Amino acid sequence: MQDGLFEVAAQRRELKDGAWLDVRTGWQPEPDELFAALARDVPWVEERRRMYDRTLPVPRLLRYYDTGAALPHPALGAARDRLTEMYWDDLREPFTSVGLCLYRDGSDSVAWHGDTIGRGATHDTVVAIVSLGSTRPFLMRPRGGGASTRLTVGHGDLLAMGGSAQRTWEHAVPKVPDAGPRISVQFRVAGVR
Ligand SMILES: O=C(O)CCC(=O)C(=O)O
Ligand SMILES: [Fe+2]
Repeated sequence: MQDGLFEVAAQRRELKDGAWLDVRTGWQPEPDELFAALARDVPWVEERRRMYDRTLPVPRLLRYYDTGAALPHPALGAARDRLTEMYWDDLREPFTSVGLCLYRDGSDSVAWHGDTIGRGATHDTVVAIVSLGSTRPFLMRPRGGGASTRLTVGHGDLLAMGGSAQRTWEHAVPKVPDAGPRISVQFRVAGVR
């Protein structure tokens, strides 16, 4: 597989307001083994979030590996380093943290949001996501209004959101009537979450 600069530029899709999107199907080597190992070995956490006067479970399981943390599978370190090389001209800094989400079935989801904790709120960045397991829709919409973009992310696919995407656009993984488990692996630079 080739991650040359020309290829990186050729695949990129410009979105409005300085955001871009880069999708590569089948990017992750040996996704079956990685999915099975992460599903089995990661100490998944069900977080709760306060909503008005109640606390409700967040509808997906999570685990976050901040900069410097030991990762649960060697393929994650390899993917992180490969992504750092691919997006070096955009970032000029390495991907450091790894966020994991497990969507147990179609009723797990994430609502519209941008990754705006930290520098993503004010600076261009790249958030690169490797999708494993069941295929799910991945939606993006401009914060200022306008047409949304519907993508489908499947087993082993890479989806990178770059430029201003975290502050000028939002993304979501909606509920679907029927889906098997999906794991999302998000790579971010230090200070972005
Ligand atoms: O499931 C995904 O790939 C998206 C996850 C996401 O947007 C997040 O955790 O910030
Ligand atoms: Fe996100």
